This record gives sequence, C-alpha cells and structure tokens, in this order.
Amino acid sequence: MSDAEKQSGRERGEHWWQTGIIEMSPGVIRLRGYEIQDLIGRVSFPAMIWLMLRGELPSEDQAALLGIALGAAVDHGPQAPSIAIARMAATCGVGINSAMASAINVLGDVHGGAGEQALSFYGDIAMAIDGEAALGDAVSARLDRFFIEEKGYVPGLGHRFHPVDPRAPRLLELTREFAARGVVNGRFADIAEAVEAQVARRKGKVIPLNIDGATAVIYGELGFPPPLTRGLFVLSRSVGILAHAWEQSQQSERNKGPLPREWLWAYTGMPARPLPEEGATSG
Ligand SMILES: CC(C)(COP(=O)(O)OP(=O)(O)OC[C@H]1O[C@@H](n2cnc3c(N)ncnc32)[C@H](O)[C@@H]1OP(=O)(O)O)[C@@H](O)C(=O)NCCC(=O)NCCSC(=O)C[C@@](O)(CC(=O)O)C(=O)O
Repeated sequence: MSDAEKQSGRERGEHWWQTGIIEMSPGVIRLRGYEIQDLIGRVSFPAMIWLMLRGELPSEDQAALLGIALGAAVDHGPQAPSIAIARMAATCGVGINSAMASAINVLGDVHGGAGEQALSFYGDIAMAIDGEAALGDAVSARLDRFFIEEKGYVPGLGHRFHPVDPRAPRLLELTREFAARGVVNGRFADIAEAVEAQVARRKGKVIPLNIDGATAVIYGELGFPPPLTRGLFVLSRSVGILAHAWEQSQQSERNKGPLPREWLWAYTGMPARPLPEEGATSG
C-alpha cells in the first residue's frame, strides 16, 4: 500500500466517527477539551454527567440541583416494574449487566420515561406564555387540546400507589429554593403545579404530580431537552436497579417469578375440554 493510500485510509478512519465529546491518543484522554486527570477528583458525578451531555461544566448550584433530581428517583422498591424485573432477572442466573438491561428496557412512556412527554408538554405551555399568554390560559389551552385531540393520560401525573407522590412536592420546593437564588427561573415548577391543579378541577379528583413529572421540571429548569429527561431518569434508576439486582443475587432464590406460587393469574380462556376426535378438526 502506498503512503498516499495509507494516509487517505487514516483520514477515512478519522472521519468514520465524529464526536465533540472525547479526544484520545496514546496516553491522552480529554473530555470536552479537559484532561481526564484534571477532571478526576475535582468534578462530581452529576457535574461529569452535565459536562458529557452539555459540553461545558455546570456551576456548583446547577450540579447540586441535577444531583437532587438524580438522587430522588433511584429506587421505588419491587412494587415498581423496573425494580421487580431487576430482581427477577437476577434470580435467572444472568450477569448483573443483563439484569440491569432487562430492567432499564421497561422504562418508557408509562413508567419512568414519561418525563420526556411531560417536559414537552410543559415546553408547549412555556412557549404560549412566551407568546404573552397568562399561565392559567396557556395551561387551559394545552389541556383542552390534550383532552380533545390526544386523549389518555397527561404525562407526569398519576400514581398507582401514592395518593401524593412524596418525592414531587419536595422536588418542587427545592426547585423554588434554587429559583429564589437565581439558579433557575422556576417557570416549569409553576407550569407543572398549574397542570396538576387544572387536571384536578377537570377530573374532580387529584391526579398527583409524579416523580417523572417532578424530575422533568428540574431537568427542564436546568435546560435539558425532553429526550434527555428520559435518559437522566434511566441513569438515576440504574442505581436502584443495580442495588436490587446485586442484593437479589446474594440471596439463594432461583427462577423467582412475579407472584407467589399460590397466587395464580385470572384465566379468561376456554374452560377445560376434551381434544376433538382425530380428523374432526376444521384446521
Ligand atoms: C402512572 C399511571 C399508569 C398510574 O395509573 P393509575 O393506576 O393510578 O390509574 P388508572 O387506574 O389507570 O386510572 C385511574 C383514574 O385516574 C385517571 N388518571 C390517572 N392518571 C391520569 C393522568 N395522568 N391523566 C389523566 N387522568 C389520569 C384515569 O383516567 C382514571 O380515571 P377514571 O377513569 O375517571 O377513574 C398513570 O397515572 C399514567 O399513565 N400517567 C401518565 C404517565 C406517567 O406519568 N408515568 C409515570 C408514572 S411514575 C413512574 O413510573 C415511576 C414510579 O413511581 C413507578 C411506580 O413505582 O409505579 C417509580 O418510582 O418507579
């Protein structure tokens, strides 16, 4: 191979993947332009997440608020599908990474991933407010559209277990504390609260803001786009998933199903019946 061919091969190789995240050469690792050895020991895990996703280091306050949201959603016990799945997978003899992946795979629109839709929903309302609508009118118009055109479940609201999800009011309270110090402006907290109040009026009962909706408030306040809200929930819940997968793997149970043996499912099919005589089947 000629030198020119080698050179163009190297250039092709260098352009195969393009990333602004990391630079590497023998003995050198740079994240977003910072030497890894300078970051190690000086940058917290939430600040590292921010740097990786956003390209710049956060202020201490921004990293602290991000850490608050990440810390709030780590676990919800084996009542939560993601945690139950981590534990069940661990009893099947798979490695810890497989147990984690199984659990992470159920975080979606309904469980753990609804922050993505919630933040888009809040964002639509924020845009209407930027266009001079009052908060109450903007929320009302978005909910009208939701209940007429989209229907279903308002993202970020509702909990099958808690009448009030205790994580949500605390997260909103902390968001307001950070807003009072000028770290964030608090608009998504106002919007989420107004959505919860208006849905309660329309439905005649409180459908509480849940952890997905409340963490979406913080991620939105910090300027993360909606899809990253889901990714951040996954990062956070991975901590609980790992803890449960590990704890379960230390117990002796094998092939543990979702219900105790004596609790069977409700069978809704045909009653027990004899197999038809040979040749009498239609298919
Ligand atoms: C979460 C759940 C399925 C719960 O359902 P539920 O079982 O309570 O409600 P259903 O029986 O379906 O409905 C009863 C009545 O309330 C009405 N209703 C309920 N929600 C309503 C709503 N959002 N908008 C309008 N109306 C609503 C419904 O229309 C009906 O009204 P009606 O027909 O008049 O009787 C439901 O809210 C929902 O999909 N939310 C949107 C998606 C969302 O935000 N997901 C995140 C949830 S947090 C999470 O995933 C993390 C977790 O916390 C999980 C954990 O541990 O579980 C953890 O940490 O792991």
